[in-house]
Amino acid sequence: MKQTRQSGDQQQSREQHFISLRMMFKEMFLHTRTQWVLLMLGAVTVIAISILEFMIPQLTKEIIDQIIPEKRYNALLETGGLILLAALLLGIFNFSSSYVMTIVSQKAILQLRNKLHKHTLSLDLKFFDRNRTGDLMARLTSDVNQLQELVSADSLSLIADVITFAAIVGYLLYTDWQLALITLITLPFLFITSRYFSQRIKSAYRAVRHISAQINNSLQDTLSGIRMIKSFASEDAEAKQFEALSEQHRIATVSASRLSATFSPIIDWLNYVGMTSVLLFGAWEVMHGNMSVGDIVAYLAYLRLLQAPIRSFSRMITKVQQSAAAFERIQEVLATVPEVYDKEGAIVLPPVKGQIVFDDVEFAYEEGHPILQNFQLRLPCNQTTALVGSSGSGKSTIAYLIARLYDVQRGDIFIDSYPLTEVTVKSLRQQMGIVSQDVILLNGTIRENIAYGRPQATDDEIIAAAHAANAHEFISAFPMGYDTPIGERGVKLSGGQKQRLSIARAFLTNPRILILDEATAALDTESEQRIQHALSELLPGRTCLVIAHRLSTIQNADQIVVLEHGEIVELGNHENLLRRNGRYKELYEMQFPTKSNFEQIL
Ligand SMILES: Nc1ncnc2c1ncn2[C@@H]1O[C@H](COP(=O)(O)OP(=O)(O)OP(=O)(O)O)[C@@H](O)[C@H]1O
Repeated sequence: MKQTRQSGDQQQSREQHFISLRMMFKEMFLHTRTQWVLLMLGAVTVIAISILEFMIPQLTKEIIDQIIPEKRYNALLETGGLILLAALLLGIFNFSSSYVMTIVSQKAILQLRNKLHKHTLSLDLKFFDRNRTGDLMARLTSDVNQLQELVSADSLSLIADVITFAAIVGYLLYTDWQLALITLITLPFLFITSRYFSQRIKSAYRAVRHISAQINNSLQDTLSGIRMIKSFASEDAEAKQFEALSEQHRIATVSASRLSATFSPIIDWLNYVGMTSVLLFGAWEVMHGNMSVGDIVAYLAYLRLLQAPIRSFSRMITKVQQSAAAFERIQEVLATVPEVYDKEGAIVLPPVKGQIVFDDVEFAYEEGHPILQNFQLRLPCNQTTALVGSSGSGKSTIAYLIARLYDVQRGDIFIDSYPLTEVTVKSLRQQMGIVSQDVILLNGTIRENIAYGRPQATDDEIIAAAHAANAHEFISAFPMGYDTPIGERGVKLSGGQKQRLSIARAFLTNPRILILDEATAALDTESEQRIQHALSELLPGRTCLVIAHRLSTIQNADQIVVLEHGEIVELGNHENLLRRNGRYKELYEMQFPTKSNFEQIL
């Protein structure tokens, strides 16, 4: 019973394997078919190579069997010249086929990498929650490069090798069928050996790729978290973890290479078996006067040529297996359908007034663990709504849902009268600005960073935005002003300065809806005041959602929503809520203890 299930599983995995191989070739064909002229040119050159390779032993045979015994000096020079010419042409055609195939493969790889990159960007945050950055980077770089090997001069020369192989086998069968059969006797063994090794080589290389991706992840974590690592003095622990991964990588690579390395010598040995058999049989025939010495020289040359297709075939199997492992990882990303996407018939959101309504919304990051249920909330247009509540109560989730970084599972969110899911994601986000505490600055100048959301903005507009965000002063103090380059993640700027740049970004895009997520957390009082001032300029005339831990920053909000476990427990303005003596007051008193409750806390 167990055995039946196992063989059923094997059958299924074999079928899966063939499906993925078919898909891989189809995908590569898709990316190369537009270059059919070049492909044809490549094919013609490899056929020419086959013909030349077949001709050279024939010319050699002619010299030995005819020209030498008949002492035809002129013919000797002519035939020698022909061999040289054939060898020269061989070189030229080899160069052309490899150059042409590089052009074809590079174009195909470029298309595939761009397609994968574009698709990855189109995926929603749920996908990025599940997949690690380093792993995705490996798929976009080394996995794609691996596929390039498939469309190479080597692969095309496989066609030439097959043609040469067929021509030689035909010739051998024609001239001496017994000798031909002796040569071919090794082929079934070759086939069985290839089948045995191919699956094993593939899974060994899949393991290598998996560990490479883990190494990438680990590097990504360590390098981006270098400050934390240093502040906890955990360099040694990190190094140990990395060493363990490197060791796993070494073991996996050695075991994969051992398989490939065993495969080639077995093939070689089978070739030698074939060669010795042919040599012995040929010698016997020469001794009995049934064959000439020229024949045997030509046969030996052909035998060497017969090894080439077999060798290429074995190399190609390894290559195809490695590429199939890489393609499966690429395909996993390509086959992922984003959960947040533009529905068929989705409209471009016209300029909105900006009222947002959550109507009976249900949302879960993971099935069975709802964060919001039957959730109702209205964010009136041109007003500021603040969200407060304990950590994990769902504040950021609400902001993400408004920006459609995730889609709700039930109910609707409306912007004016438009359900968010009925409008295009791009047009929705174009009317939205997000300023969060985790400011992401890109490598580039200050100017480029401010203009990120509107690259076509003029210098005057950029400077005006920086003025409004209280950032112009510190930017002008840099010797290069707005052209000052910012290092990776803006390391040369303070937290407050980065924050003001992100506010300037928001000013420049002039969004109808503004989301501030903990925008002033973790700043000193002076920076906070500057930012508060900048925000007081930015907020009016827009629908704003402010997520704040510091209640001092939201006392002027039009409405304050107190959340606990994804439910609204209180709603009102600062004064109303304080009077209510409920959760808001509790939170408020924790942050601004009065004399009596300060004593209680103590
Ligand atoms: N990407 C995610 N995948 C799974 N669960 C998540 C994800 N993001 C948040 N959660 C969970 O959803 C709940 C609400 O999180 P959310 O970040 O919205 O809370 P919050 O009120 O903004 O918290 P904080 O004030 O600490 O930022 C938490 O229980 C959190 O663990």
